[in-house]
Amino acid sequence: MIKTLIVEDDVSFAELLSGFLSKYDHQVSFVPKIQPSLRLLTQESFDLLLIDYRLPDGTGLEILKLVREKGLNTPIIMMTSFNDVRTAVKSIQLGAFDYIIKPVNPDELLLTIKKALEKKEDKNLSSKTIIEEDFIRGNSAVAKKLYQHISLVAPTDMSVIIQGESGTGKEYAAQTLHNESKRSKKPFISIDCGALSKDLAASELFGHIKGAFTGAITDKKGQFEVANGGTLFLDEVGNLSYEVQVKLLRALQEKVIQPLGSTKQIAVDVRIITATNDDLLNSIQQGEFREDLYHRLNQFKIQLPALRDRSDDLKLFIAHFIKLANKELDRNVLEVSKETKNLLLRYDWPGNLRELNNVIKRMVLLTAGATADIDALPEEMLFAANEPAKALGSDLKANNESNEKTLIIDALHKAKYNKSKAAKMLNIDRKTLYAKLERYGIE
Ligand SMILES: Nc1ncnc2c1ncn2[C@@H]1O[C@H](COP(=O)(O)OP(=O)(O)OP(=O)(O)O)[C@@H](O)[C@H]1O
Repeated sequence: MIKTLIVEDDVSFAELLSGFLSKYDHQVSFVPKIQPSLRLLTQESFDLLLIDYRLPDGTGLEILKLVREKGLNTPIIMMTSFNDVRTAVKSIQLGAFDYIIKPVNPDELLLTIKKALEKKEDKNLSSKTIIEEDFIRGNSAVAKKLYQHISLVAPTDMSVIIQGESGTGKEYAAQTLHNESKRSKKPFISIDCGALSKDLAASELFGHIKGAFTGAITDKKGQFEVANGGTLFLDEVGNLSYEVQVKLLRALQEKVIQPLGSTKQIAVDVRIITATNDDLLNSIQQGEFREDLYHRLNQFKIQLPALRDRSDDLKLFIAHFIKLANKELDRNVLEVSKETKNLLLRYDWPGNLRELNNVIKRMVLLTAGATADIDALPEEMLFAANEPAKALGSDLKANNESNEKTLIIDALHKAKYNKSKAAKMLNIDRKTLYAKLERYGIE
């Protein structure tokens, strides 16, 4: 039995989901808000959390943060409307396993849950093994320059900061740096600092001895020691607390670590690669990140391009992800219709390669035959891809209308297609809304 907690304010959807999952060996509890979910999480332990992004008393990110602060390792899947994807990708930075887009497709949900639970089985925070054939590099000028930089810096022992928006492939870049280094035969350990609680981070990195704190029932090796001779990849390094930053700086400068509660110093030889999609310079100004540590980590900087800035690679990635999804889902999608292709190429992919991979996987899943059609893409992608400024140039009237249309669709979505509610949100009366729906051809 998989103990699953659903946090979702749409009660009928939560009931539907719960009924569906119980057929697949889940024992489901559900609550509609953040507060009761936090209470429940302190009373019971769960194997899986399914959290709606938008909740009546806040966003699902609050639950995510609290779960991680408590040091719980429960896999979390965020459920989000397409319009919230831009912010929902943040949840991955904060340690969510993945997000799925509403309306939830049952097969997609089961697939994501399966992967989340498999990852939990691996238990180790540093477990993602990168399978080379799952990745491609791209042919664009920006991709070539990127891998040229990676090849140049890989054989050195320089600390590298990899910067890039969420989902641009920072982890893959870090692994490539390791594979092309002299350390390639030694461990590559990846730690998601976003998923570590403050208390857990120091012990995860530097280890502890039995009795160092409540709950330390045996000695534990830190990942620095495990990675000795190899590479330690610290993802979302901006999330480390100030105290851990001090310890990290010391470890890097003196090449020794001291497990919590121990008086013994252990010599370590580890190359550090960090990744961030925060602006660390800004965090330094805010006093949240140590400047001396930043300079120690930033001996070389690699900037990963956003997917929208490497449109020459987009077709390659689409074909690659279709191939992977065909294999994984046992489908045989050989092509995409012209309309579908146009949309895939026009959309700006705020969640980058991760979002593209998810959208393609969903598309392949929904395609029984050889040709993927536009209705296998999330409907809202159409609207997002037709953003006013891009499509309409300086035509003010057309821009205003297009903006209005986007706002209306957004409000309808948020109001779960309740037109009275949507009209209220838009501060217009119902009749005006109906007239506008007709005018813009919104169903
Ligand atoms: N070069 C690549 N080839 C194929 N797929 C890729 C590549 N880079 C990234 N991906 C896809 O994008 C997903 C996200 O990549 P990755 O976790 O490396 O991004 P990230 O920048 O570290 O994200 P985050 O900032 O959220 O941690 C991967 O799971 C994979 O599906």
